[in-house]
Amino acid sequence: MNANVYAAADLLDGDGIDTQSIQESVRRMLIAFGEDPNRQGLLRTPERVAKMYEELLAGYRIDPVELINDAIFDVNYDEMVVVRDIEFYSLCEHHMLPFIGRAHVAYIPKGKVIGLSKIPRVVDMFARRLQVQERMTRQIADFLNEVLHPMGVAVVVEAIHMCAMIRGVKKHNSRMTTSTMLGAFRTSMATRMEFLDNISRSAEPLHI
Ligand SMILES: Nc1nc2c(ncn2[C@@H]2O[C@H](COP(=O)(O)OP(=O)(O)OP(=O)(O)O)[C@@H](O)[C@H]2O)c(=O)[nH]1
Ligand SMILES: [Zn+2]
Repeated sequence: MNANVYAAADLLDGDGIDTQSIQESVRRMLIAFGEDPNRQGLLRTPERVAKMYEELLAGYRIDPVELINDAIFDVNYDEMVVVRDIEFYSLCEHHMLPFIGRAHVAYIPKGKVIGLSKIPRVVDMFARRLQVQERMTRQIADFLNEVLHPMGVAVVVEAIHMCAMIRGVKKHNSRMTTSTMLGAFRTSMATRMEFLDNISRSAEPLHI
């Protein structure tokens, strides 16, 4: 793993999550719920949950060099590139419940562009961790900034949080929007407005 090549990838050490400990913990949780962990439907639940977290938290240990796979091209293009409506699924670090939504990403190249499919892959790398939406937004922007050294990067994330929908305040329609603006998107109001105008024409309202 080239963990240190891109500091903004903020990877965790080690080969992966400890699935054995997760299985033991889930079994203990089932007992704590008052359930019988040996009944048929629950027998393999600890194993399923451990596998699920392995998938949902895979973003901590993705090799960013492999992710980009050399798909950075020297291109003489200095207008805004916008990739919008990138769906993502993450877990809030406070409750470990999903927050889901979409990210809109833009950058203005300075001699280098990145393969289109790599931007959703970068979003997934940061979504598949225990997160807060603000940090995830910032990490996507910082990472692209570090990889591309562009004129600017902008990221807007809109999401609905299960922890605010199915428990606690139980607000089903409220959604959260976060943004990070770097370089030209921060310094130039016109650039920022061009991006915000572009994403305001997004296809569908966010819903489940
Ligand atoms: N800023 C931010 N807050 C989040 C995010 N995900 C969850 N939260 C909030 O984290 C907070 C944790 O607050 P606590 O009071 O410690 O936890 P709680 O008792 O479960 O809070 P309630 O949800 O209000 O019942 C809650 O207000 C959540 O809505 C996120 O991505 N960003
Ligand atoms: Zn939460």
